[in-house]
Amino acid sequence: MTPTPQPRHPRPGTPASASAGGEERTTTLGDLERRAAAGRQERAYGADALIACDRLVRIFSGDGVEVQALQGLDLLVHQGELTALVGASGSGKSTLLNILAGLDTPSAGSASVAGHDLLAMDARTRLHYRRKVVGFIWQRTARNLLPYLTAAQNVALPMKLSAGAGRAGTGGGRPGTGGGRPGAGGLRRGRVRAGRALELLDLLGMADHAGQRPAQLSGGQQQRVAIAVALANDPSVVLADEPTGELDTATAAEVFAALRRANRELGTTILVVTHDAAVSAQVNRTVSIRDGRTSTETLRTVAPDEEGGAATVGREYTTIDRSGRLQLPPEFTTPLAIRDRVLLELRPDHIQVRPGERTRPEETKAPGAATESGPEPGPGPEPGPGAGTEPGAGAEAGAEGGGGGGAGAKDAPGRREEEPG
Ligand SMILES: Nc1ncnc2c1ncn2[C@@H]1O[C@H](COP(=O)(O)OP(=O)(O)OP(=O)(O)O)[C@@H](O)[C@H]1O
Repeated sequence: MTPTPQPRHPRPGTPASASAGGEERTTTLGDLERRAAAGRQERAYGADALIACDRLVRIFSGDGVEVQALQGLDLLVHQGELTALVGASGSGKSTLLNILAGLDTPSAGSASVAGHDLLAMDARTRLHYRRKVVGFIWQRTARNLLPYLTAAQNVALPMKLSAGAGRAGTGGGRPGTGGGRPGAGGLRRGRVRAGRALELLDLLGMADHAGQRPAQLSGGQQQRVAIAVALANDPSVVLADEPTGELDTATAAEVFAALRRANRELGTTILVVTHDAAVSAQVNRTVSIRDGRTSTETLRTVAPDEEGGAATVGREYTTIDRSGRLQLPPEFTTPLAIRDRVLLELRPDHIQVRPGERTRPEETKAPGAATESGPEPGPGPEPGPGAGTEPGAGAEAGAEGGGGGGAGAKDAPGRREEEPG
């Protein structure tokens, strides 16, 4: 088919016309919008995400044993999100965080953070990445801070280290020491660093403790200083591995409130691993990992409640991976005795999942041989409206929007959580 000639430079918003075969053809604003939308869809997976993991694999091997900690994990996190990462022990959360922190490298797949390809970094780029692009908060408070420095000095240290690295080789002195005796420029830079350290401590409610050493601070206070340390170089992402794991409930809530403040006021993207349901309930997005893959996502929004107030409504979605696979949860498959196969039916706005017919080994031997019909219905005629919601009729996967990051809706009784806003 010969394409219709188009004007070379149609002005957006202005209908452009062309004559083809005597027929007047007009490029409307709608045409342009459709073309732009098609162009957007063609963009690479995760092109607009700050963190993009695509079929990420991490295999640990040793003593003849191989452990697949990540088994093709897909994850997109966008700029400014505060996301909780949950999952059973051993599901792969720390492995993922270590890769994103630049401390470990994946076995296969791809991962990028703020445009940095984590599989293609040399030692020098990796050091820059760990100093400037990501901030990290560990579970063990003692691991986050140097005991002989005050809170303010701990926060200023990453700034000093990256300034030292930036000047290395240009007579700036040994990284980490700030060089020899500071000149006027060095003193000014030192004052700027001290000023920023105080601002960050103030944001996290720790300004009054700026001159104290870690041993003089409680566990919660130390973690709030650790957040300031992680934020010191204005990173693109802060990664936190169980930052409240060693704290009591009330202190954990304070520390998490500080993390939320940093996310809200500085716009820093934060990914936090937690086992604490109270903590994960306070974020808009919780991603659950099962067996080295993302399995579900809970998205929370604030909506008006029946009394005219506001309530946080959480809805759990099942994640669909890049190949279109999704994991059906056992609490859906067990009551319907769904095991090895299902029947999928496409409806205008959803996909219906029905238990498949069970076959016996002898039935598969002779195609067309007489079969005893089992209790499960075959595809059969089109059921009436609502048939899919009857007990035993199968699960339904709706195509309703609202799920971020390629999640399919799994909206069912018991899957919604509502809390006071
Ligand atoms: N360095 C390693 N060598 C061998 N196996 C490892 C290594 N690190 C992790 N694993 C294994 O990989 C799997 C995932 O571990 P990972 O620490 O990522 O899980 P997790 O979800 O963070 O668990 P937890 O919540 O207990 O910290 C586990 O089976 C673990 O034993």
